[in-house]
Amino acid sequence: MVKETLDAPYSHYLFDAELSQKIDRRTIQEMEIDGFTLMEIAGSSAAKALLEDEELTHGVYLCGKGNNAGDALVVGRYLLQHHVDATIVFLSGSDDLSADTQKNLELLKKFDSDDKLTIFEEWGPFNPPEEFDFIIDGMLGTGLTSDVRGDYTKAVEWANRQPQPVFAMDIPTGLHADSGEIMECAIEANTTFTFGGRKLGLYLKDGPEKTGTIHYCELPFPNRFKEDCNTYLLDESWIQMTSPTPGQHKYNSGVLYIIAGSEGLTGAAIMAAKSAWAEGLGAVILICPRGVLSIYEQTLPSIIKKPVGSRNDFHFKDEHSGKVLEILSEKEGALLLGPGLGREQSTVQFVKGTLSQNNKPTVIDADGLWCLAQLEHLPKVNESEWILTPHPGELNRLVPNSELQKDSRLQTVREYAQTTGVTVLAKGLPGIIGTPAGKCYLTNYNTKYFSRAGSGDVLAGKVGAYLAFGQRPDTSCAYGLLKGKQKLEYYLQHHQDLPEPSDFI
Ligand SMILES: NC(=O)C1=CN([C@@H]2O[C@H](COP(=O)(O)OP(=O)(O)OC[C@H]3O[C@@H](n4cnc5c(N)ncnc54)[C@H](O)[C@@H]3O)[C@@H](O)[C@H]2O)[C@@H](O)CC1
Ligand SMILES: Nc1ncnc2c1ncn2[C@@H]1O[C@H](COP(=O)(O)OP(=O)(O)O)[C@@H](O)[C@H]1O
Ligand SMILES: [K+]
Repeated sequence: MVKETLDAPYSHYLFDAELSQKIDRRTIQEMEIDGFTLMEIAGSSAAKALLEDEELTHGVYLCGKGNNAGDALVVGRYLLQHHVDATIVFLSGSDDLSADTQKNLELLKKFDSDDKLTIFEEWGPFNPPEEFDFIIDGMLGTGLTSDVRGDYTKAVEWANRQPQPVFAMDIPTGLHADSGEIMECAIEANTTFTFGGRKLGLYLKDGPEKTGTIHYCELPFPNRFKEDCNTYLLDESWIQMTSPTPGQHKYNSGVLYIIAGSEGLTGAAIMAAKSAWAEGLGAVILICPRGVLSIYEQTLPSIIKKPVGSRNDFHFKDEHSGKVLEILSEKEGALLLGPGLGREQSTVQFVKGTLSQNNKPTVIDADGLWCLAQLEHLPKVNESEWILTPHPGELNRLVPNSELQKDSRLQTVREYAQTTGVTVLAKGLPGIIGTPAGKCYLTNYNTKYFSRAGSGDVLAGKVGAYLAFGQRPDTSCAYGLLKGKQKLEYYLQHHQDLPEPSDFI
């Protein structure tokens, strides 16, 4: 299989407010493309998309006093030219508008030759027109610095009560562009037009519930100004999933060792093994305590089983690591450790003993992560490549610095991956891949469908399979996630009920 790298196209770069503002500023100063021109391109591309998709007759434009309002006024001007009336409300009046927004207000007035424009200077006297068919949110964009209050709150609440669709400029008002946090209240948009670069907050925390459909509008920002970006949106539009090709022999078609499944927890090992096998590996080799072997004999006919210890061993113990390391040394390949391993003290020692002498590319999941969290240091051989797949609770246990946790999950994942040199696949909404180089990739779909017990095991099996095919850790994570997404979409197209984890195999 060809080794893929995760090089996101610029359309999938995610900017925080600071980076957005910096790129704006540099474009204006170094490229000499002025802010008015940028605003014109932003507003006109949103207007063009609206005119293509919708039958519109009269819009209510909710405007603040910054450049976000300017975008809205440009939209208003283009739509006016197409006989779409405009009622505009300035939440902070129109005396103190930013320069480009002021200029756009003057221009808009000049374009209104048929008296199709109504302007309210404050919220109090605003009276919605008898008939209007959409709302434009141009109140606050990346310039939001504090909680939404006063008339802005009233306008947000009013807009959210209306049955008409709301189209947000850049980011729904009230959503923090960096964190996706709702600052007291936020617009619920049907569509968000995001300008020049997608804002991080659209994809984090509460963002996905507020933004509706996201429409990315390109601005003339030179690509080299975007290189400070280190967060990307992951989707199948730019990740070609290379299909595995059969090798000469089972042992050169990808081999995955799985260390998993103690008594009472064999289901996790079974799910992970089946999931990995389904990707087309040459061999999946399940290493298990001998006491539970008979369960796997019955349930996993295609999987090679290598039992360790005696018939009375139902979980992994410290003394098994020698034998396990001997088995691991037999073939090249990757290792998945953790699903259903259990939490016995002797298992923690077994994990420490095994990992500290293992140099295979390794995925550590579930109880494997619990064991790691009991240890003072990660027992990692320097050059070995690890992927950890924590859910939010497991991430909490792994990262001792609780301050970091409070700050943001994205930041936590990034710093942990960087400082420990492992790749992290943090499960949750969104899923986040963090790499040792400090890059992060966010999922772009509803991961809630995966919240039933067992889908984590399926995911770990897939990630392990791609690692065994020789893919890089970050690419293996991306493939594993997107494979699940593909299976989910197929399921929802063909069934009415909710999928089970086994449907993602
Ligand atoms: N050249 C540029 O800078 C471009 C900017 N663009 C647009 O401009 C936006 C950023 O513009 P600005 O930096 O002017 O910022 P905004 O228009 O987002 O808002 C800033 C204004 O809102 C006030 N404000 C902040 N928090 C508030 C709160 N909680 N309640 C009430 N008022 C509050 C600030 O005092 C300031 O006056 C982007 O989101 C985008 O929509 C686009 O037009 C593209 C080009
Ligand atoms: N294909 C996928 N894409 C995105 N997220 C996924 C995918 N598969 C699993 N997940 C994530 O994994 C979580 C389930 O894993 P986990 O909580 O460890 O439980 P378990 O191991 O019991 O299944 C889901 O809530 C979801 O966040
Ligand atoms: K907005």
